[in-house]
Amino acid sequence: MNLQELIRQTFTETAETQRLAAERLPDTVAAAAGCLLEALLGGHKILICGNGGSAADAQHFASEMVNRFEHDRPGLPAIALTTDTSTLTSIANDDAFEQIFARQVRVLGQHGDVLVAISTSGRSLNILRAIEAARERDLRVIALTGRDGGPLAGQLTSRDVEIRAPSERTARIQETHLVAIHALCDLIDRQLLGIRE
Ligand SMILES: O=C(CO)[C@@H](O)[C@H](O)[C@H](O)[C@H](O)COP(=O)(O)O
Ligand SMILES: [Zn+2]
Repeated sequence: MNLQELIRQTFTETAETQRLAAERLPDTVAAAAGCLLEALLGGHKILICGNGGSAADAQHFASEMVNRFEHDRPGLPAIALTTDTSTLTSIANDDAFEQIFARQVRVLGQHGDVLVAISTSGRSLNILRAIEAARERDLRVIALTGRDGGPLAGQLTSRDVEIRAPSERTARIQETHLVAIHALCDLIDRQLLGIRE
């Protein structure tokens, strides 16, 4: 396959994944927005975690909450658990890498908060441990997953929401997660600012 054809295929595959997501995900994304709004309006906060590209997504989402998405509005409390290298390295060094998010959830998480857990495979141990910690602290979980949801999907209860990207490929799943995050930001802005159109 020539270079141009390979690139065309990447764009086409992305478009097809997004088309499937548009068909399958509106209900769960709306449920996740409702869960986030309920927490935020109740004075609670959002904790977000993920590895690699999903760590970048966690930070991207937190910045759009704390600062802004498309409209000026009061900042919303959200913390990406991926950013404090002193905390992350000391937990990994003194305890275990799989505890890097769980410990932060146990310390920072309070009843009523929401954990947004992002994993394309649903298999990353530090994400699975973070969800266990969320359970202990009585946080609801919004999981952004892909493939078959992995063991992560089995950890969720009826109070949680899973947004599962309809793809087997990490890159396509991550792209879908970013669209879902932007849809959540849009829904939150509209609800808080009373935007109807
Ligand atoms: O961004 C990418 C691939 O697109 C990678 O950095 C990827 O995020 C990393 O391999 C992660 O460790 C994968 O973790 P997960 O999504 O399976 O939980
Ligand atoms: Zn964005």
